[in-house]
Amino acid sequence: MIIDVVSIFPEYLAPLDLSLIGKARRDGLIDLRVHDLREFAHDRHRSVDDTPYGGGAGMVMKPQPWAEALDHLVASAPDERRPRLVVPGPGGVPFTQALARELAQEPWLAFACGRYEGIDERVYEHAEHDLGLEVSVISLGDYVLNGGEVAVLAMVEAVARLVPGVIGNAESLVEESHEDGLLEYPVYTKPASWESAPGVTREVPPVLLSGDHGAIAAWRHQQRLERTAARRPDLLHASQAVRGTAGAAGT
Ligand SMILES: COc1cccc(COC(=O)c2cn[nH]c2)c1
Repeated sequence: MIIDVVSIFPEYLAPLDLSLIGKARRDGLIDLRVHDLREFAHDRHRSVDDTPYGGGAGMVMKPQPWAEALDHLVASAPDERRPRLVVPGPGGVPFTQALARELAQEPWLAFACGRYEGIDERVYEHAEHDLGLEVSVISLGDYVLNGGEVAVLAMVEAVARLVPGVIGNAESLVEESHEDGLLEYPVYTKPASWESAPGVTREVPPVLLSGDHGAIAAWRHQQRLERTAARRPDLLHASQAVRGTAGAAGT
C-alpha cells in the first residue's frame, strides 16, 4: 500500500516512523511519503491561504498549491493508477472500523491535511473531475481540530494495522471493538489476586481461571453486551433497527 500525506506541517506526521507503522514501512508493506504543501506555493511568501470570498472569519486554503500538489502525486504514478483522496474534516462522513477496512483495501491512499477554515471547494472539484480521483471527506468525530494532521495520524494507524503482515498476530484483529458491532470484553492478566491498596485485594473473575472455554466465551459475550448497552446503546439499537425493519418486512 502506498500512502501519501500532504500537509503544511509535515513534521506532524513524524510519529508514523515509530513502532508498528515504522516497521511496516521498513518491511516494505507500506510506502508512506509525506509532502510539504509549501513546496507547491511559489509566491515570495509561499502563501497557502487567503481571506474567504463572501466574508467571514479566518482564512481559506488557496486552490493552486493543492492542485499542484495533487497533480504532482498523480504524475508520479508509473501508470494510469490513481490514489483515493481522503480529506479529514469536521464535515465528513463518520470514520468507522468498517470504513477503515474499506480504505485498507485501497492500493493507494492520499491524505490532504486541511487547516484554517478549510480548502477552496474547487480543489475537490479539480481532484474529482480533472484528475478523476475518488474523494472522501471523512470525520473522526463531531469536534473541530486546527488541522487534519492529527486525524490523519489516527486514520493511517487504523488503516495500516489492517494491512496483512503489519500486525503479527492477525488473531488480535478479530476480537476487537466494533469488528462485529459490540464493544470489547474486560481483560485481565497476572496476578490472579492483586493487592491494589493496603488491605484491598482485587480478584480476576473465577470463570477466566476455570479452563471452561465455553463458559469463558459466554461470559465474555455477556460482558460485551452489557458494556455496549451501557456505553454505546446506539450500536445496539442500530443492530436492533436493522432486525426490526427486517422483522417488519417479514411480518
Ligand atoms: C478540510 O478542512 C479542514 C478545516 C479545519 C480542520 C480540519 C481538520 O479536520 C477536523 O477538524 C476534523 C476531522 N474529524 N473531525 C474533525 C480540516
